Amino acid sequence: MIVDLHLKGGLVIVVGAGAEGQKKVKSLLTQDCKILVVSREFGPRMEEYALDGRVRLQQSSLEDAGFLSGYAPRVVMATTDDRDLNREIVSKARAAGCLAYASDDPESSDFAHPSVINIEDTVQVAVSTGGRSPAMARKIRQEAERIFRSTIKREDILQIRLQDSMRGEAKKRIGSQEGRKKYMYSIINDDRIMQLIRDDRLDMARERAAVMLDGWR
Ligand SMILES: C[C@@]1(CC(=O)O)C2=NC(=C\c3[nH]c(c(CCC(=O)O)c3CC(=O)O)Cc3[nH]c(c(CC(=O)O)c3CCC(=O)O)/C=C3\N/C(=C\2)[C@@H](CCC(=O)O)[C@]3(C)CC(=O)O)/[C@H]1CCC(=O)O
Ligand SMILES: NC(=O)c1ccc[n+]([C@@H]2O[C@H](COP(=O)([O-])OP(=O)(O)OC[C@H]3O[C@@H](n4cnc5c(N)ncnc54)[C@H](O)[C@@H]3O)[C@@H](O)[C@H]2O)c1
Repeated sequence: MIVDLHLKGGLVIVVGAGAEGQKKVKSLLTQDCKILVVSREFGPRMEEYALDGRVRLQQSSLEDAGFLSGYAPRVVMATTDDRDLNREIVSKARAAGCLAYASDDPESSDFAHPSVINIEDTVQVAVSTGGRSPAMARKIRQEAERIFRSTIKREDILQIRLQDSMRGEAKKRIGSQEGRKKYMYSIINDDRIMQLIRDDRLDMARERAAVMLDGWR
């Protein structure tokens, strides 16, 4: 089952900073979380992320998973090339009540990573083969990427932002779910709003949506 994790500013620990660790950190950078990377060595990309304040690095050569006791993470990802160490990290993390993952062990992991198409950090499309063939997930993602990037237009991204900014207010002011649904679709189907979005006038589109909400009955 593919779900979208809400990390809510929580801590994610990535152990190992090789090719796999870097891949995991790169996808975490788009998420709302703090990132700590623990590893024997770090490459220049990771040092750069740390200089930018986007991740925290802890350099250590681990003997076991004991270091986890000092933290309260939501998610732990073990990406070292030491299978036993990865397993130990997974079992300790799980015993502490967080989600655990090992790059080399789908069986013992609580989740896997689908291949993701990310459009402006606003729409994400995931392709998963459930561990049957990561290489085919990548190939299908690359083929689908061309199609999705031409189907999902800039107007769609702006409409999503507009919907996002009006939903909270609509929830407060329109009593029924059916009414809120009608209102959200009326914004999508409004010709004037559509034109304002095409003209890149999101501010004016928002104003019109607010007027529509004021007069909603
Ligand atoms: C989609 C993607 C996302 C990402 O990594 O973020 C991803 N693997 C990708 C690429 C890739 N990975 C591997 C190859 C070489 C070909 C091959 O081995 O078949 C290639 C292809 C390449 O690199 O070109 C090797 C590999 N993969 C896993 C193991 C461990 C094992 O199977 O035991 C081994 C070592 C096996 C060994 O030791 O030989 C396991 C997993 N990899 C997954 C995801 C999860 C299942 C996803 C699914 O099936 O849909 C799962 C279960 C868990 C996880 O890691 O999340 C990313 C493409 C991103 C993109 O570009 O779009
Ligand atoms: N899930 C996937 O898609 C996928 C793809 C390729 C490989 N893998 C598996 O993931 C694992 C990692 O692969 P990689 O290419 O990133 O390896 P790598 O050798 O590039 O990186 C390993 C990292 O772990 C660190 N490390 C190792 N032992 C340590 C210890 N005791 N304490 C602290 N840090 C330690 C190293 O410093 C290095 O940064 C391998 O087991 C590989 O089989 C998974």
